[in-house]
Amino acid sequence: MFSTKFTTTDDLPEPSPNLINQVIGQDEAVEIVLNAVKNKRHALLLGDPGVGKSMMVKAFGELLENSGHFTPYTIISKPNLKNTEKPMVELLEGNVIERIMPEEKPKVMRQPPSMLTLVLIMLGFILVTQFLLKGVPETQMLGIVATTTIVGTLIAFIILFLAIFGATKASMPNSISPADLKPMVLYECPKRPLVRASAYNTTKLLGDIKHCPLGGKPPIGTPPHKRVILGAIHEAHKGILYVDEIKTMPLDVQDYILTAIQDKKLAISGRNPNSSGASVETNPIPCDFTLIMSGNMDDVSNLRAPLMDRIDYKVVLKNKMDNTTENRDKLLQFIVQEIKNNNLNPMTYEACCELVKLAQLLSGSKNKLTLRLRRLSNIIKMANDIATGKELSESLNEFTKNGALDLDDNEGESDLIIEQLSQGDKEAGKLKNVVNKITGKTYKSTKKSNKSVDELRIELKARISDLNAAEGKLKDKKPIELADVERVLDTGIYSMQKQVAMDYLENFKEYKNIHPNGEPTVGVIHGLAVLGGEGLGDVTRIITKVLNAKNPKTSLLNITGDIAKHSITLASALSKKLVSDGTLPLKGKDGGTDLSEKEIYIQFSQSYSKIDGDSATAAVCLSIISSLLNIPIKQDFCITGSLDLNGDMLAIGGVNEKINAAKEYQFRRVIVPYSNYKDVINIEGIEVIPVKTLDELIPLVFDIQ
Ligand SMILES: Nc1ncnc2c1ncn2[C@@H]1O[C@H](COP(=O)(O)OP(=O)(O)OP(=O)(O)O)[C@@H](O)[C@H]1O
Repeated sequence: MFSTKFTTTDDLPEPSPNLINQVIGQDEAVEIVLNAVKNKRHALLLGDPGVGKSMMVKAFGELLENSGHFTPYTIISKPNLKNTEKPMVELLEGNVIERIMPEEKPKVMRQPPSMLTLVLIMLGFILVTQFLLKGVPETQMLGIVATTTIVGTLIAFIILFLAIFGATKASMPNSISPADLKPMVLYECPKRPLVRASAYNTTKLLGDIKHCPLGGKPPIGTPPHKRVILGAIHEAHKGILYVDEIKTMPLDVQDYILTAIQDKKLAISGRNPNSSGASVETNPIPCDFTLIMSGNMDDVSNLRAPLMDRIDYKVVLKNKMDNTTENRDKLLQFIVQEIKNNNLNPMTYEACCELVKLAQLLSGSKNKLTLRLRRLSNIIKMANDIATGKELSESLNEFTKNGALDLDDNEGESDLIIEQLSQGDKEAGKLKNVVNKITGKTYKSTKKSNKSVDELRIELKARISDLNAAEGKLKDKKPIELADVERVLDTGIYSMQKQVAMDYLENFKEYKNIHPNGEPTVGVIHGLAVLGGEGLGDVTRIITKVLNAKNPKTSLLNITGDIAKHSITLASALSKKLVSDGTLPLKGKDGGTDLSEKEIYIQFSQSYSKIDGDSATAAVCLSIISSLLNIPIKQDFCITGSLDLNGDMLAIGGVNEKINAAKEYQFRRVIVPYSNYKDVINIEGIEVIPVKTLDELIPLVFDIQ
């Protein structure tokens, strides 16, 4: 199975610490996208759920973080004193916080002095001058007094003018606290960023302006520059912006992203029109990021063409890989990673092999392995949970067996020891915890012991050491075994559809009118379907009746139009061919290949949801031919496959699930298209017959005497 032999995964090498080396099966995509990111190209990753899109981007983030020179930056917002509703957001490089904060403190002018203050200043000035001028001759006095009064008045008016002019310029009343005018740090980016955002979260993606908490404009409430919320597009400046779930991206958001990609900057304004934030808008803020988007294959239909055009790389991730030894080793590497990354118990060789088989089954082919690894990861975790649960109960049995602690016996001495010492004894408390943990019960006892406390203490210590050893053993991690993995698979707890299908089969199978040992019957054949899109197959009894009638028509029961029309046309053409080349005889007076006077009824018996799909065309077609030509069909087989006009059997999906269903209903044979035979995983217990053409089908299907 694998290139190395091992007992448990503990024998295998540790996984690489670098996330990029942990991505398996997507080598080509990793190389392309890594190259794109290094060159700052935008990329779109498409693929099935759980194939590793997010994991890859996270790994790129890790790589880029340590690559090349990066100058840390800080984004701050400052009040705009000219227009408070337009705060200024700036990106400053380097470690700027201490540098900018004191410097940027805006200066607020004081209130202009009042008239009274000015008159008092003038009077004071005159008095001081007169005091200094004592002794000056009277002739000069008048001139000096006049001059000083004029000078004083002039000075007072200059002060008044400057004060009024300055205060108007500031235009901020002195009731604003200086703290409100300080710049605010919005975001510090110490290393190259990888920012993840969901496509539907507009605020997270593009930023917003908070509603003013006090409902009014500044200065009553919080000033606008303190209400700015940066978007992921701004926080991803100089790094990667990873947007997943692209299906949910609103069209207007796509336009904003497009502008951001183009201009490498985007302003933030309030997104809620009913909020006071709506009147606020910042200047355009730098956002030079590399965009990586991801989604499932059909999600692209939601993306607008102009945005799609700006995405340079569009990469589709694989959902399966070839089933080679090299790739099975990769799957093993994945199992080891999951165990290590999630701190799980090791896994045995047999359990790992079972996971490989499951990977085959989920891929739909023996020659492939699924790369929808999230599903496998979930199964590993669930098997671990089962294994861990089992460990506890096994440990419990071990203790009981060794007599280390008689947990089932409420009269047992161990109960007494615990009971007596648990009062104020830490170790007894610990013992109680361990016991409770192992039994899953809450310990309780009312008995007393006649031993001395010291004796009990010694005994207790011995038992505690036993229990500690057991606890240690729990930590030694008993491996996840084959049975644990099988249990997860049998219960189907990893898939909702599988459980619904299992439930359906369990409750319905016994009522189904299916007889694998029945006599050959005209117009009755057993087809195969996959229930709920995955996981389980089911057998469907298809019945057709062709009657002579003056007004030809077709009635379809539990079958949708296209498949039936297709099959009727095919059956008509192929039956003519089979009769004309002598492969099939025309039997009885009702037989005939001319449909122009026939009434045709086709039923998918006991199928209560509409069935459609190409894989039933061979069955329906053979059933119609049987009815048209009145030739019985053998009942010991099921068939799946699609027929074309040349009579070639074409490939279908879910071949393994269908074969299992035929086995389940105890059919002896199952007919499958030849091209699907290579996908068949398990042929035990049933004869799987690969068929290439209609001619090969005839002797297998019809009971021709
Ligand atoms: N190629 C892979 N190599 C290794 N582990 C993988 C790979 N793909 C998936 N996994 C495992 O599955 C988990 C989920 O994968 P991830 O979230 O990357 O899938 P996704 O493609 O982004 O899925 P979705 O489309 O649902 O978001 C990963 O954390 C990892 O444990």
